[in-house]
Amino acid sequence: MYVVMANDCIGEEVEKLAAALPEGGVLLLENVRFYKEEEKNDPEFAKKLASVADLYVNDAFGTAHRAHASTEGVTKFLKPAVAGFLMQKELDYLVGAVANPKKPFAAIVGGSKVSTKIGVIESLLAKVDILILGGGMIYTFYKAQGYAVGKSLVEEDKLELATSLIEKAKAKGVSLLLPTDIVVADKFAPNAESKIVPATAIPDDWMGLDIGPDAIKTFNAALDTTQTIIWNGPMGVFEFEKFAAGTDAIAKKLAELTTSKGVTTIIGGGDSVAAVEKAGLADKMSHISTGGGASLELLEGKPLPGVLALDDA
Ligand SMILES: Nc1ncnc2c1ncn2[C@@H]1O[C@H](COP(=O)(O)OP(=O)(O)OP(=O)(O)O)[C@@H](O)[C@H]1O
Ligand SMILES: O=C(O)[C@H](O)COP(=O)(O)O
Repeated sequence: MYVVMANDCIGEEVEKLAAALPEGGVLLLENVRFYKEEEKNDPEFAKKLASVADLYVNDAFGTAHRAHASTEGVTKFLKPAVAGFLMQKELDYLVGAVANPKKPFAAIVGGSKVSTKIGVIESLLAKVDILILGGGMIYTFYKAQGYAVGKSLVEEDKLELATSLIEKAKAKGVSLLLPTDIVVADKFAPNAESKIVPATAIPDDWMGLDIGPDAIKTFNAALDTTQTIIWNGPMGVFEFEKFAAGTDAIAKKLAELTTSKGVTTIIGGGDSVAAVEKAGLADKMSHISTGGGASLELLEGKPLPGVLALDDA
């Protein structure tokens, strides 16, 4: 196959290479973000990008939450503007599974802070039967319930929100599961001292960096009852081997449920995907999203500008 790369994404050289392209050839353009006009969604820049093409296929799901010149602006100058195969698969899973999931439907939400996941938790609360929480955000939930959390990560301004999410789950009949035990560390370091403690007894001067073995057992039992699972955000500081057990256990469980019971498993978010890949289990899941911010925004029910700009198929 004839593939050629240009040193720019607009301009004379690009125009020449495009004009000389043989049937079936590929012209790869330089990164559009070298131009500030890209992120500004400058119409003149979008027009220049469009000038060498006859139609537009967007397969960059990971940037579909951005209204940039190459994702949104360019669609005003090229018709048809359509979704590529990857974009279609992402939308089928992330929109399809959430809108019409096989039940019971569980969501596992982790990651560092509750503040970055409020939208996704609220939106999923309206749809799931089971909501499992892990990662750094759980300490805000514990503190809101009056537990001592030592030096764990807490967002003091989100305590009321945590209480209201617990109440919302109750009102909607969603089974909200918080870890019952925690792996605590004496410092935030890969070689920190660690021990397992009940979630209600985190000692002063220690911080929670992973979920404990009882929590893993409870979460696994809950997941065994499901048909669809969405996972966003690691259960602990998985970058440190010592605190990766919770995240690895969830990855293994999802892989097992997909292969042996045909459960639909969808992993979204950069870090959870990285954890699944690190565990070598990526090909066992039903769908691994290539979008971090884009998958979160979709799960929150927000329209993505890069998708809205495309023509109906
Ligand atoms: N108990 C904890 N204390 C502090 N940090 C934690 C804890 N548990 C998890 N983390 C950190 O949370 C980070 C991931 O959170 P984030 O919300 O970014 O996840 P994500 O949604 O999968 O990723 P992305 O935002 O890249 O799409 C990891 O770097 C992890 O180390
Ligand atoms: O647009 C971007 O910068 C990348 O696609 C990543 O976006 P995200 O960090 O919001 O996933």
